Amino acid sequence: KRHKFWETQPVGQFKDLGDSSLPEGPIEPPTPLSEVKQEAYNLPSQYEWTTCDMDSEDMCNEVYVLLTNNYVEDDENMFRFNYSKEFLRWALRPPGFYRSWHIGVRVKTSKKLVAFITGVPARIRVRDTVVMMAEINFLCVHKKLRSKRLAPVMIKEVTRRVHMENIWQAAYTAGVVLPTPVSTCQYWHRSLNPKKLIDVGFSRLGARMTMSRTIKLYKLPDQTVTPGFRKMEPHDVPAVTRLLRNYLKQFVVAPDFDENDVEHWLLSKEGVIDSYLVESPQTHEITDFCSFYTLPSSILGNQNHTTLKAAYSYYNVSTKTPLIQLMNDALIVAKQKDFDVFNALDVMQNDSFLKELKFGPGDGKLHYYLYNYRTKHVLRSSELGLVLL
Ligand SMILES: CCCCCCCCCCCCCC(=O)CSCCNC(=O)CCNC(=O)[C@H](O)C(C)(C)COP(=O)(O)OP(=O)(O)OC[C@H]1O[C@@H](n2cnc3c(N)ncnc32)[C@H](O)[C@@H]1OP(=O)(O)O
Ligand SMILES: CCOC(=O)c1cnc2ccc(OC)cc2c1SCCC#N
Repeated sequence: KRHKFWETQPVGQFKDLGDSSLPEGPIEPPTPLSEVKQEAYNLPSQYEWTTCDMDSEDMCNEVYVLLTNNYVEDDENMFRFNYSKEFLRWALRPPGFYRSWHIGVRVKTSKKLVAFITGVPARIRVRDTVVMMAEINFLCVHKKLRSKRLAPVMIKEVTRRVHMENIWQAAYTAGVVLPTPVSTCQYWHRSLNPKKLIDVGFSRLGARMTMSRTIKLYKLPDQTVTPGFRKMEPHDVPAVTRLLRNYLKQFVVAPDFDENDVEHWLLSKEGVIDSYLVESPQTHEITDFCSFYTLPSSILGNQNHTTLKAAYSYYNVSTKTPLIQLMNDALIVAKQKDFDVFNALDVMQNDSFLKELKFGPGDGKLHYYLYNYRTKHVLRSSELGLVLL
C-alpha cells in the first residue's frame, strides 16, 4: 500500500522492518528552534485554523458536537465513540498542557468547526530512556470533507506546534495500520448487560443458550469481595504514585507519572474516571489499585437503544490481592454503576484475567505508534504499559 504522506515522515517504514542494524531511538535529530516553521501550514482557501479553548463552554461544545457526529466508528458502523465534554476537558488539560495544541479547522464563511486534532505533553519511558512526547488524539475530519488529504495537513500542523515547544517525539494509537506499529493489541469485552448487547446486535445468544441462562452466566455479586477495597481519595496520591511507578517499571513503554500526573489522570472524576484501591485493614498499607474510564458510544441505527455505557480498563496494579480478584471487584463496581460493558486491551498483565473473567475477544485491533522514535523490535502487547484515551 502506498502511504504518500507517511513515507515522508520520520516513522519506522515498512521497508525497514527486519533491519535490526537500525538503532533504537530518535529517527531524526531536533531542529534548531529558530529553524522551526513559524507560520501555520496552508489550508485550502475556504478554511482557517482555530485554537479550541476547552475552558470555553461554547468551544468545548463545538468540539463535542463535531466528535459526536464524525469521530471513530467500528467497522460495522454499529457504534460511534461519544466522548463527553467533561471527559474531553479532562483528557486535554493535564499538567503542562498547551492550548495551542488543541487545533481546529473552521469554514471561513460559516465559522463551522469541521476538523480537529490535539496533543498533550507526556513523559514516556521507552526501556531506560524517558522521552518528552506529545500524545496525539481526537484527529477528526467532518464526514463531508473526507479523502481530501486534510489529515496530513492537520498532522503537519500539530507537529509544527509541538516542535515549537522543543518536543520531537509523539505517541498515538489507531485502528488503522500505518507505518509502522510498535505493537498491536486486541480489545476484549466483558458483558455486564448481556440483554442490551444482544438487542443492539453486538452479541448473539450462544447455541443452546436462552436469554435467562445468558443473563445468569454474566451475573456478578452485588458487593465487592476484597477487604479494604475503596475509592481512591486525594490523600492517597503519594502512595498510589509509588505503587504505580514501581509496577510500570516492568514494561518496555510506559508513562513516567509523577504525583501531579497521578492526581490528574487517576483521581476519581464523576462520569469520567473511577479509581479504587485496597488499603490493608491491618497495616493501612495501599497494596493494590484499579481504574477504568467512562467512554459512552452512540448506538447507530437501533430503535430501542441510543447509547452504550462502556467502561474501559485504565491502569491496574496488584501486589497483594490476586489481579483476577481485583478486576472482578472492578467489574462489580462497574455493574453497580450501570455500565453495559467493561472493555480492556490485552496490554500489561491483562491477559491473565481476560478469559477467566468472561471477557470475549473483540474483532477490532488497536495499533500503537511512536513518531520519530524507532524501537529495536515490534513489542508484544504485554510489554506495553501505556493506555491512551
Ligand atoms: C513530534 C510531534 C509529532 C505529532 C504528530 C504525530 C503523528 C500523529 C498522527 C495522527 C494520530 C491520530 C491519532 C488519533 O486521533 C486516534 S485514531 C482516530 C482517528 N480518527 C478517526 O478515525 C475519526 C473518523 N475518521 C476521520 O475523521 C478521518 O477519516 C481521518 C481524519 C482519520 C482521516 O481523514 P481522511 O479524510 O479519511 O483522509 P485524508 O485526509 O484524505 O488523508 C489520508 C491520509 O491520512 C492517513 N490517515 C488516515 N487515518 C489516520 C489516522 N487515524 N492516523 C494517522 N493518519 C491517518 C492515511 O493513511 C493517509 O495517509 P497515507 O497516504 O500516507 O497513507
Ligand atoms: C460492546 C463492545 O464494543 C464497544 O464497547 C465499542 C463501543 N464503541 C465503539 C466505537 C467505535 C469503535 O471503533 C473502532 C469501536 C467501538 C467499540 S469496540 C472497540 C472499543 C473497545 N473495546
